[in-house]
Amino acid sequence: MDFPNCTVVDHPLVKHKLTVMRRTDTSTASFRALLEEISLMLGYEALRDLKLREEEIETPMARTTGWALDGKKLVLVPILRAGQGILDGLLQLVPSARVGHIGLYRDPESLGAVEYYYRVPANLEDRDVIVCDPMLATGNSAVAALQRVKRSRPGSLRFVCLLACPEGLTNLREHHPDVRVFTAAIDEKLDSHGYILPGLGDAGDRLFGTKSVD
Ligand SMILES: O=P(O)(O)OC[C@H]1O[C@H](OP(=O)(O)OP(=O)(O)O)[C@H](O)[C@@H]1O
Ligand SMILES: O=c1cc[nH]c(=O)[nH]1
Ligand SMILES: [Mg+2]
Repeated sequence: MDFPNCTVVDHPLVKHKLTVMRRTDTSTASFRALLEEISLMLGYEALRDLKLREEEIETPMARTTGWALDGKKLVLVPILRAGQGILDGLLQLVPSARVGHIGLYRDPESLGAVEYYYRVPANLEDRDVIVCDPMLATGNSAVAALQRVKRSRPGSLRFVCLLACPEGLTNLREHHPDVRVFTAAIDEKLDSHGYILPGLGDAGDRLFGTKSVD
C-alpha cells in the first residue's frame, strides 16, 4: 500500500535500534534510551524545512554570514503517556521549543480515544506544531489529537511516530490528508485487539515499566 503523506525514516541505525526495542527481553531503561535516540533521527527528518534567517557573525578568522532558526517557536505536543518518550528526543534537537500536552487513552473495548487533558501554548496561529506518539495503531488517538490541535489553528501540523501500520495511516489520511507523518517503520497489520503486529507491545507500559492490568 502506498502512503504518499508518510515519510519512513529507514536509516540503518534506526532499523537496528528499532529491532532492539521490539525484542521482549529489552529492558525498560534500554527501551527508553533507544526511543530517545530514534526520536532524534525522526526529528531530523520532520524538521528538515525549518525556517532560517541569515545572521552576520564573526569567527576567530573572519566576518561571515551564517544561519539562525527563524523567530517563531516550534510547539511539540506529546500524546500522554507514551508520547513523552519521543518528546525527550525532539527537545534535544530544539531545546527552545514550547511544549503542549494532550492526554488520551484508548478505550480497550471500542478502541476509541478518550481525552482527559489538554493544554497547549497560546497563539498557535503562526507556529509549527508537531504532535508525537510512538504508536499509530487504529489511528484513533492521532486523529483525535490532531482534530483537537486544529481547533487552535496551528500554522502547520505534523505527526511523528515510531511505528505505524496500514490501518492507522489510512485512518489518518482520511481525516487529516494535510498532515505529514514521519515514522521509523510501517508494520504489517493490527491484531484483533488493535495492537500492531509484529509491533513492540504496549509502548506506554514498556516505556514506564507498568503493566496494563490494574
Ligand atoms: O492508534 P490507536 O489505536 O489510537 O493506538 C495508539 C495509542 O495507544 C497507546 O496509548 P494508550 O491508550 O495505551 O495510552 P498510554 O500511553 O497512557 O499507555 C499509544 O501510545 C497511542 O496513544
Ligand atoms: O501496538 C500497540 C497499539 C496501541 N498502543 C500500543 O502501545 N501498542
Ligand atoms: Mg498504553
